[in-house]
Amino acid sequence: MTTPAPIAVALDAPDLETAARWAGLVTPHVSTVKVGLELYLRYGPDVIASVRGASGVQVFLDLKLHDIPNTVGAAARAVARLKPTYLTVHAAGGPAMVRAAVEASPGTRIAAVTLLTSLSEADLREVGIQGPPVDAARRMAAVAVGAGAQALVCSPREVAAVRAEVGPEITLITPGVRPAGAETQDQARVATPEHAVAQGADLLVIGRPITGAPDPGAAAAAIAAALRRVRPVGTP
Ligand SMILES: O=C(O)c1cc(=O)[nH]c(=O)n1[C@@H]1O[C@H](COP(=O)(O)O)[C@@H](O)[C@H]1O
Repeated sequence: MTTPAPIAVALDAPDLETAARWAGLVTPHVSTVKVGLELYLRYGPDVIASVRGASGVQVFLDLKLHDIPNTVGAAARAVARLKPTYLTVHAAGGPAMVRAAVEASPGTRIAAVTLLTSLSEADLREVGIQGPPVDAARRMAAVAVGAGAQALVCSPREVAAVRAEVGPEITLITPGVRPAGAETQDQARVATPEHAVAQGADLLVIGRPITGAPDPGAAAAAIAAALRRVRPVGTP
């Protein structure tokens, strides 16, 4: 039995049956499944146990909390009992907000989103983030880790710079991952799975390239096999 690949499959599904079917197909090949806003807002907290199922796969709860510290602390406390491995917040909420989430959920790794991978350089300028995205990603990373975040979400194009900023102990999670030749859809700052790992990502978030495939299990297995052939930067 090979070690599950460091992939979190995004279960962005319209219903629980589809999400559970996808989870069953991909679980032998990947370490994690991710529950996002669509499933959580439709089904609520019970969806976590449904997708965790018998496999015991790690569950990543992606709610991207972004509010005043008091509200985010209370929200993180509300979901702490579900024991997700990861819970996302937006680094842009500031250090006090990130710290409120960290303190409210000691058993969960708070993953701070630096800059959404769907934002192009032009989009970032339009919303007031001047300069190269990598500089803003590094700033967001430093703020979030300074406030206690144990993980960061960033583009695979910025992951090496973020690693240089925060060091080896922080889990770096990269969505915006597309196998060579795959459609980018609404993603903007993307890279291949191999590049993301070679650049130092610890966990790849992949949704439609796997869940949109005719056979999601085979798609997950193929990417997992490709990753076993990659050496991250700096490894002998
Ligand atoms: O926090 C996330 O997981 C996230 C952050 C980010 O910057 N970009 C991003 O795409 N995501 C999530 O990663 C997944 C990407 O899905 P695909 O584009 O289908 O691979 C979605 O569930 C997004 O919500």
